Amino acid sequence: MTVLVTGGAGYIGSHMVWRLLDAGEEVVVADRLSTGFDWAVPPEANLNIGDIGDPDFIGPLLKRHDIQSVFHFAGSIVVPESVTDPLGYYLNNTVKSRALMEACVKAGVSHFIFSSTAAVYGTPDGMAPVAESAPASPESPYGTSKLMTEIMLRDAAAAHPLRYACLRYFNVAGADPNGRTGQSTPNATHLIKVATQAALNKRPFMEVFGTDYGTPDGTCIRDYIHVTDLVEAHYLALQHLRSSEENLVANCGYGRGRSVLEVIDMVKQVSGSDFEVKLAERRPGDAVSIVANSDLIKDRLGWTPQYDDLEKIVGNALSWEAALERRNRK
Ligand SMILES: NC(=O)c1ccc[n+]([C@@H]2O[C@H](COP(=O)([O-])OP(=O)(O)OC[C@H]3O[C@@H](n4cnc5c(N)ncnc54)[C@H](O)[C@@H]3O)[C@@H](O)[C@H]2O)c1
Ligand SMILES: O=c1ccn([C@@H]2O[C@H](COP(=O)(O)OP(=O)(O)O[C@H]3O[C@H](CO)[C@H](O)[C@H](O)[C@H]3O)[C@@H](O)[C@H]2O)c(=O)[nH]1
Repeated sequence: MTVLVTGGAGYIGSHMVWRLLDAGEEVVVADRLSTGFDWAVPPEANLNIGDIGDPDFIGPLLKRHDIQSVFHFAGSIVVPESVTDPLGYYLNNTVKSRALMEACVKAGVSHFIFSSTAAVYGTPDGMAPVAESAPASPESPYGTSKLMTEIMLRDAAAAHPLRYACLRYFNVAGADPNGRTGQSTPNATHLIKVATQAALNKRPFMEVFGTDYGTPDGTCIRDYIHVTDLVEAHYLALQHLRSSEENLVANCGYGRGRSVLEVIDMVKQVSGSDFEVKLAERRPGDAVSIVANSDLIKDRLGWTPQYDDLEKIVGNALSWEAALERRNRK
């Protein structure tokens, strides 16, 4: 049974492709290479370059490979960019996901696993870990674009023979511990990526966006999850959908909050580099603090994280950033 990975040339999608190949699955990738790279897709996977919103591209692809299961990672991912370009985010994340779903329904796809986000919650009340039952209240068009896709998926699955999982990722970081792939976008905006670039002198300094939040050190708090644990959760979700009738909406995080300054300190400690850090204004669209309650995914899928350790996450991210540097010098 062949599996389609949309966005499989991107950061998380490429880790998923490796995980599926390691398990002996047949893998097809659909990606338009807007932020992904063809070299990130291993040759054992079948890479098809095109847009997930184009039914003339996706429809025949689903049929040609008799796809039963789809992992949908393709999308636009930068929270502040979604504030300045909301319609672009609703197009790429919502409208095109709808087109992909329609193609899947027409082709008789059985399982759909969607990359959702903690951004659907906005800032939950208080600092307690947030469970799936908490009200969805996104603070950015990015979060709203993903929430709308979750709702479409729920309704499509009620009307058609399609089972689904929406996995709400908290902050994904780190890289494949075997060094096969990692976060490769040069102008990526994620905290750990930016800090590792500063540590390796790829940028002269980095900024902390907001130091006056109501948190212990004044900076935002996030729950950083290692990308390898995240893709394992996806593989378990696929097995769950293959063997049961139950759909799933589940958080993917460790339940541990780290402030921006704590993360930067860890990158300095692991890299041994005392790079310059400037204190800057708040960034639009940022939630103050968001940490996962991950009881549901542990209970339903038996998910047991293996990399719940910020030092390991940062160490793997640094190793990948150094490998990218060597690759770009060639
Ligand atoms: N990185 C995180 O912390 C995080 C957190 C929560 C959710 N997510 C979600 O996970 C998914 C993957 O994120 P990532 O960090 O790997 O991002 P990424 O930018 O590295 O990967 C996205 C991939 O999708 C492709 N793509 C984008 N739009 C496309 C389209 N219309 N048609 C075909 N291909 C398209 C890009 O070329 C890229 O390869 C996204 O849906 C994102 O919203 C990421
Ligand atoms: O150079 C930087 C980069 C980030 N930050 C801060 O670090 C925190 C984390 O920011 P990221 O950009 O790393 O991640 P976000 O929390 O904004 O968003 C990420 O996690 C979300 C879920 O929580 C979404 O799903 C989204 O796709 C993904 O980009 C924020 O407070 C941000 O302001 C800085 O201070 N300096």
